[in-house]
Amino acid sequence: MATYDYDVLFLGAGHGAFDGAPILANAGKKVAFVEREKVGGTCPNWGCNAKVILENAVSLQRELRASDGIVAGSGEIDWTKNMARKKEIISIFPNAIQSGMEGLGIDFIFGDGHFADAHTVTVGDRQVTAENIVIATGMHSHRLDIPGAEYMHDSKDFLSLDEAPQQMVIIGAGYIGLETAAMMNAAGTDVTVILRSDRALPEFNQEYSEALLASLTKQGITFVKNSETTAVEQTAAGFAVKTSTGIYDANYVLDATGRVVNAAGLGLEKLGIQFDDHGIEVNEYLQTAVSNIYVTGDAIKKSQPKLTPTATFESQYVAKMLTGQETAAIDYPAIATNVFTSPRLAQAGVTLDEAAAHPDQYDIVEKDIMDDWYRLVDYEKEGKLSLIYNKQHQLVGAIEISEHAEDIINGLLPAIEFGYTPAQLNRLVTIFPTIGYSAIGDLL
Ligand SMILES: Cc1cc2nc3c(=O)[nH]c(=O)nc-3n(C[C@H](O)[C@H](O)[C@H](O)COP(=O)(O)OP(=O)(O)OC[C@H]3O[C@@H](n4cnc5c(N)ncnc54)[C@H](O)[C@@H]3O)c2cc1C
Ligand SMILES: NC(=O)c1ccc[n+]([C@@H]2O[C@H](COP(=O)([O-])OP(=O)(O)OC[C@H]3O[C@@H](n4cnc5c(N)ncnc54)[C@H](O)[C@@H]3O)[C@@H](O)[C@H]2O)c1
Repeated sequence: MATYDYDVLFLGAGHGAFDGAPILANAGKKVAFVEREKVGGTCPNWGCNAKVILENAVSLQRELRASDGIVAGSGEIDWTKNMARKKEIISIFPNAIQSGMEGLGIDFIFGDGHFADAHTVTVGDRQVTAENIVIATGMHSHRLDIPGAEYMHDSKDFLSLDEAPQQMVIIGAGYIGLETAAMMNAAGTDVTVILRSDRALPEFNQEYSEALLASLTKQGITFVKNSETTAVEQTAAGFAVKTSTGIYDANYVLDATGRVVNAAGLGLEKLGIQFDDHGIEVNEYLQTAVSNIYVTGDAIKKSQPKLTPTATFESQYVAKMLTGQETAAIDYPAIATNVFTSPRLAQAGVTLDEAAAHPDQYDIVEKDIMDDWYRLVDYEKEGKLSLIYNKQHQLVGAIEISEHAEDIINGLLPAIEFGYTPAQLNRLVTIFPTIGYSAIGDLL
């Protein structure tokens, strides 16, 4: 029987890898990560954690300003201090993750990895062999191929930006485009967002995404729809972003046109593993066409949202498969997702569009959340919630726009995932008065 250096080798050390690795190590497997950049990957270093620290100042500002002078002050954000705080908080992650893993006996090999064969990864001048290899290489920012592309920044650059620019143009109105627009508008930057089509956030129901754009517009952000960006030119004052609908000036231009999977250059072609910019193809066991090579996290070609908790779920699933604790095909639960703007837009389970398309299977209940007394306590001024029930009157999906949408959707998630009946919901005696009470109360 062949002997290998490791039982399981992860390519990448993000959530798609390090959340499952302890299960393997605790089961006695010899495990290693190959990482070419920072331990922890995108989420702690250049994604969720980094972003949400910066965004916290926006939430504070919103509450202060919504209080109509009860809490005095202008709520001005010092972006430079905000960024310094972010850097300080996230700086601990790579070492903390690495030492936690090493404490379990897991090795780190630093460098760019690619396949030599189905059991061998080349890292620099080293060949590392493993019985099973998990590709957890994540994604990188898509960059527009237009003249002046070198003047644009991506989300990784932005999340280290020390000074708030006076004028910012953002190309793309997905999660990153809108979250950045909301943050910089709150920090005093004049923000213009260029949309290629007439809609933002296609994963969400359009009435809700339009409500978000309307709210952000009221706050001062300019949205330019149906506009193709053609070039960026340097000017005396900064940059001119040329589009099919006009020229927009900026001191900082963010390319937020999506993300591309890190698959090219891994040597997958010679192994017969299919991939494109959206991901690497896997079966329902997250196995590629080569049975000992798996994929987890953002690198998978999938319909589920590419989020950290999804990567964690997949990483732990593969680890359980490789230790014999799991043998069934992956069964994804309801996945909650939230756009961290002010207001938030969040959803989980069956979508509103899916429910509307299948009235024989679902009922939609619209809620005016401003009917809820606690929302007034919290200085909420606008918001909307749609609940989706199956014909057995079990909750199967929800979408909300409000300042607390992420907490409401998180609160509803157990009911959505486990299909609680009204009788079961009636047994939930939550803490009053809280937003959690409002979440469950909304169902009854
Ligand atoms: C700006 C931003 C904000 C986000 N906000 C949120 C949020 O609020 N909530 C949320 O749930 N999700 C958020 N996400 C998404 C989340 O970050 C990803 O879903 C998550 O990081 C995926 O984990 P992963 O392990 O699959 O990939 P990654 O975290 O990207 O890790 C992949 C790792 O592989 C390494 N690697 C790649 N190729 C190689 C190679 N050939 N050899 C060696 N190493 C390699 C990379 O260096 C990287 O460290 C955000 C993403 C971005 C960009
Ligand atoms: N809050 C969160 O959970 C969160 C935050 C950030 C990122 N993420 C994850 O990262 C992924 C990537 O985020 P993203 O914002 O980069 O991608 P995205 O797919 O959400 O948005 C990209 C946007 O760019 C637009 N676009 C593409 N080409 C364009 C062009 N030529 N001109 C103008 N617009 C163009 C697309 O239409 C789309 O609206 C998300 O899908 C999500 O999985 C999650």
